[in-house]
Amino acid sequence: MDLKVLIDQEKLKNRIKELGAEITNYYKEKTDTIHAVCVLKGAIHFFTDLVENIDLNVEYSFIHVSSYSGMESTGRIRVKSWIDEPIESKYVLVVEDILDTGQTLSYILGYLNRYNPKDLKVATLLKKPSKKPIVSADFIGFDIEDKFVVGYGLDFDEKYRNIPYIGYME
Ligand SMILES: O=P(O)(O)OC[C@H]1O[C@H](OP(=O)(O)OP(=O)(O)O)[C@H](O)[C@@H]1O
Ligand code: HPA
Ligand SMILES: [Mg+2]
Repeated sequence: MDLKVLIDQEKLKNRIKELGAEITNYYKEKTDTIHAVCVLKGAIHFFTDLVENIDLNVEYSFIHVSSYSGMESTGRIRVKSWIDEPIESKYVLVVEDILDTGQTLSYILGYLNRYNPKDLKVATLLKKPSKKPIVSADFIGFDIEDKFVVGYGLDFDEKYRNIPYIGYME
């Protein structure tokens, strides 16, 4: 299958550097330590690049949830693993790769809120505004058009995750 480039490596790198600075600025008067939650599998590349650009102590958690089959959300969020540390009273930053329908993020935020974090924010690399996601993110890398994108962690049925740029299929 042919892939077209939507966001190349250089653009990803530059924007993630800016996002790291925005995130640092937001927290720096409030706390010296945040707790970042990586939403596996898709956010793995974004997470590792983003945390390197945040000038604070960053604790890590990983959650693994999945709901897509091919290019469609099944609407059922399967939780494969969940945070293994308390986040009560912490500054929590959820790190997602993409906000599409918003169902995944809505589910995650609903549950994380029950642990009473001090503050709960979201960074997403990509957002599809035309899909009108049901929840919003606080830090957004790129607004993109409604194309099914792959690469840099994002997959189509587990393929293309290791492509180093964001591409789309034709
Ligand atoms: O806003 P939504 O419509 O819910 O879509 C966004 C979610 O869907 C994808 O996960 P997926 O279920 O494909 O799991 P994966 O991260 O393991 O690929 C993506 O990584 C987001 O987590
Ligand atoms: O456009 C997408 N690409 C890959 N995974 C996704 N999960 C939601 N939307 C997408
Ligand atoms: Mg996926």
